[in-house]
Amino acid sequence: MILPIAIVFFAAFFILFIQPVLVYFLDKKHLRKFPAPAYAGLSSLWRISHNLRRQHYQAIHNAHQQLGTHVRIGPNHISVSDPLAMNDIYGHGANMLKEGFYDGGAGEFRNLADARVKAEHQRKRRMLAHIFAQKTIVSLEPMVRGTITALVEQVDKHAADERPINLRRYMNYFTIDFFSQLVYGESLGCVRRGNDIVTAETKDGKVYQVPFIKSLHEAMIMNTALAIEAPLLPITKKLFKWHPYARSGLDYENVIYHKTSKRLQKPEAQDDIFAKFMKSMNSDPGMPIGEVLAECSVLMNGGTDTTAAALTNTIYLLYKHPATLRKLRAELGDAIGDVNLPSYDQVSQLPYLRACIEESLRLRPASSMGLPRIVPKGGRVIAGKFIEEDVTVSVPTYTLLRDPQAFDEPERYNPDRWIDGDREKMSKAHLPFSTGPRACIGRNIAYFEQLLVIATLVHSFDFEFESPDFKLEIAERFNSNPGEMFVTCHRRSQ
Ligand code: HEM
Repeated sequence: MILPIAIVFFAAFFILFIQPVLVYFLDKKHLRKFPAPAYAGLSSLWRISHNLRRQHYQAIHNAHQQLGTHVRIGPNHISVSDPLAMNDIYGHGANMLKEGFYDGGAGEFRNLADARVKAEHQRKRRMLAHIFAQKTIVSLEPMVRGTITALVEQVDKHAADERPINLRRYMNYFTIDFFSQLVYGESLGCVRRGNDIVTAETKDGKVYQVPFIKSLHEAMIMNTALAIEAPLLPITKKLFKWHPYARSGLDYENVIYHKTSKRLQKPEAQDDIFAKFMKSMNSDPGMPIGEVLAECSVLMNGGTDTTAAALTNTIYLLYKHPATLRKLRAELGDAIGDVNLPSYDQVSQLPYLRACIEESLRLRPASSMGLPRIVPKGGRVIAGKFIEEDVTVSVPTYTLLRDPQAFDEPERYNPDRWIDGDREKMSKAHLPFSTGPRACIGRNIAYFEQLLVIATLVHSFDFEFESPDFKLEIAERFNSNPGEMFVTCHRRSQ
């Protein structure tokens, strides 16, 4: 008994302490020439510890501010904070594949976001691309308006009862309801109930209730923290199976399983994304049910968490800046008059509304983390510096969106920069949805939701924070999630 324990201890000691030192000093990939904060060049624990504190983006940002554009943030990872690197790493011709990091949340079947093999990704992207094309999205207007109506009713109720409303939660309830309708043809009803408690179901038929947001967030912490040290995932995933956050991951998957099983019992034609999956399941070769579950899972995750953050951030910044709010209200007043629920046609071309949304995506990006890719054979020059093959590289989104060469006074909230600034210069760095073949597929839908929800709330309601010095937290898991945001609300007299 003592011998196996000793072997496990020695193996762990070697992996954690001896091997990183050997790799560091042998420096086969010539990475020691890149500056690194603290012990980041020796061990992934530097990034993991910042990730567990939910402030990974800030640590990377500070490192770039102190050390320059090319920074070693892990034993095999160079972060490059330069707009040129976006094309070098993520552009169509770059041919850099997603790194092992994306195995963190992957199950037996890959989804669109965690597929790492190019051909597999292209097949999936082709299947889903037309669903998220602008033309299709405009047809979703009745669905989104129904959910906005429910949201407005809730804000009115809170106003009538003089009860503060946690807008961060309601923005998330909104995106969950909208996306469950979009994917499964049926809302999860979170906005109307005022909570995110939904039904989950295990594969052996046990049905139970779970909080959607907590399950997803805890799963994201676990997956991201372990994925940072990707080569160890086959071991760490097993080691941490007992952890409550791993259980939360199962809860989230069981929510998807329940919705999927219910939807499969209604094979009659419905106008939802699932109908497209059913068609693929019935074709030859049929799409396996495991893959359907994986795609539903990523859509309910990517489609809800990021947009909820973007909506919350935009409202926060607007109500923190009364002059900007007044200017936006003037634009909305001219465009929609005394209409309570504007149409997409009325708001889609409003320049100041769009400017406020862009500025919020820039200053408080929902996705802040550098998205890791592998340098292909032969190595590559990235933003002017040669990096060897098989090194992981990324562009830190949070830092890129504050690039002082692209944005004047980058820390300042200034939507006007999108009206009278140098848009061409800014667009090279303003990439909150990434770029190239793996850029966000849901970008159009995210703008569509934001234009309608922000216009409606700003036009109809006054919100007041708990205190004038209220600051909205950012907690980065994989996405950067805003903290709770309680406000008192009143109908505006227009
Ligand atoms: C403000 C809202 C959003 C932001 C800031 C955002 C950001 C991003 C970013 C940065 C990526 C690249 C991820 C990577 O390379 O690992 C991405 C990919 C993706 N996003 Fe979004 N996203 C948003 C909304 C949405 C929505 C509404 C959906 C729903 C369909 C969605 C689904 C996806 C999917 C499936 C991918 C993977 C695409 C691929 O690899 O081909 N996102 N998103």
